Amino acid sequence: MEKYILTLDQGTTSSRAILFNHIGAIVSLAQKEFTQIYPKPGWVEHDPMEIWSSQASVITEAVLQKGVDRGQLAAIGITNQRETTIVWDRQTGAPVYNAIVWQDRRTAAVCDALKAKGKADLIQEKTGLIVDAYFSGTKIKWILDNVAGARSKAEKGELAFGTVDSWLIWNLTGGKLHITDVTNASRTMLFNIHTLKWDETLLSLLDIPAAMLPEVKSSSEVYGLTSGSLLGTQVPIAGIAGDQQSALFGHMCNKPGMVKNTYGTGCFMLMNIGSKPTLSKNNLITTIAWQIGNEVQYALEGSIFIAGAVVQWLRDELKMIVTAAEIEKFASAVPDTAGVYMVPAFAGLGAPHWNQDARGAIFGITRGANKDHFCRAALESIAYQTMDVLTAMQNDAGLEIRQLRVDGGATSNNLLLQFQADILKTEVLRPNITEITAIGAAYLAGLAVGFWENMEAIEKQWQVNRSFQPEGKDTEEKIKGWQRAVTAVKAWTSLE
Ligand SMILES: Nc1ncnc2c1ncn2[C@@H]1O[C@H](COP(=O)(O)OP(=O)(O)O)[C@@H](O)[C@H]1O
Ligand SMILES: O=P(O)(O)OC[C@H](O)CO
Repeated sequence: MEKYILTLDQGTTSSRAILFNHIGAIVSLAQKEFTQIYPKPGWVEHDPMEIWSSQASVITEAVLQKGVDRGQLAAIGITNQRETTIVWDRQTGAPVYNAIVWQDRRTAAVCDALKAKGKADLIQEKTGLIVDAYFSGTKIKWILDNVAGARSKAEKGELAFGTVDSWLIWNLTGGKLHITDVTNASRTMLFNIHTLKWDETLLSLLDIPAAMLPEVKSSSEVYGLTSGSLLGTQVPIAGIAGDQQSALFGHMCNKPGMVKNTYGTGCFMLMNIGSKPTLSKNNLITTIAWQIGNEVQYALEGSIFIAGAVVQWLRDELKMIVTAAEIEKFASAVPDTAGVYMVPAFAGLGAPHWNQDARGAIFGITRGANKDHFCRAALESIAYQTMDVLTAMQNDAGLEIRQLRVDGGATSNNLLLQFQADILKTEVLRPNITEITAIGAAYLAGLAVGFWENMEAIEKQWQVNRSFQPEGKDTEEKIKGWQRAVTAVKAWTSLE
């Protein structure tokens, strides 16, 4: 009987379950969207029970309803939206508050206060991160400060904190395992990326009791077995990685200098920097790429908060398009944006600008500007933001990046990828594997249980689907226009 690895890919907007076979092909896939909750401007929440129920239902669909025998499951790999913060009661398993999502800005003032106290350097030295509401630490603090009784329960060890991986594993194992892996821990602003331990100084700075934290594991090992209640059998859980690190692994960017960019809701560019956690001098973050055995690999990361989400905004809020894919047709109907620039800073600006208070803007509108120009400007904004991050990364690494491996929902858009290659003057490679994030976690799990023998056995599976080469266009003036637009957004934010 052929064996498979099951990946659970719990993303910001949907939960997926995917079965991969030995040659890395998808045997079965199920996906379910779930509710986005926006209680106030700048706040984004998920219902943790819906995260779990949507994940459980796609597991059932991908395995049982597609006629796969449970005995064919060699292992489970988990990959997840990162930073999103869940606190639950250890006794009842009930969350004490909704999940506070990575995009949520409610703790911006706490971050400003940390910076005003001069803590930014200390935090960056220990965690590799730039102080921002993006990361979990201040979100945990918010729950402890705002949910009645939460702090005293947490101090007594009655509450558990976890990122989404921990929450899924807690539920998959019937509350037996409270764990996370180093990649997810490195997104909390509480984890020391040098010692690979929770950092007591940071815990006391944010007033977070250590008793609520999960045990931190490597990204590839057998952590334990599922309880059997969902699948009717016990399956080893053997791989965990935050979704962007999982994508870096899935792209097989396993040598220093290799870079990937994932174009989903946001854009996340990661460069493998090897075994030393070098800090960025250009406003990027240093994060753990993965740990296999005792070997830890690090990455530089630039996170862009709004990428494919700007396409969703044109579809859902402005009603300019009916489907996300349709944007390409309108954007291709014009040769350029006719001077229109869109800066989709809906949730502030992430790397390399890190402006928590920035908000979106559209510039350069003339009487002739139409939907086609708006569509094109939206797509170009994704590429320009990526360019800003890549430039910072090149400056940090002191090298020219010659190849960008890409994945994510928006990479089906050829116009976007061609424009990206043109403004970066860099080759952009789209692989044949469409579910790169999920396959990264499958590889991590499969390596742990011997489903794949070693890296060499999986390296060959990454093949190019299409290569986008720079067409030698002069893009200097266009880029200057983008830079003016970003400068204007920042200026608007700072004006009284
Ligand atoms: N053809 C397309 N052109 C541009 N953007 C697209 C296209 N298809 C999907 N998207 C965008 O890609 C995103 C979904 O990608 P996905 O990788 O599934 O994201 P996530 O994992 O963040 O939920 C959405 O924001 C959507 O607007
Ligand atoms: O769920 P995604 O793919 O949008 O990824 C979210 C990131 O992990 C946030 O850091």
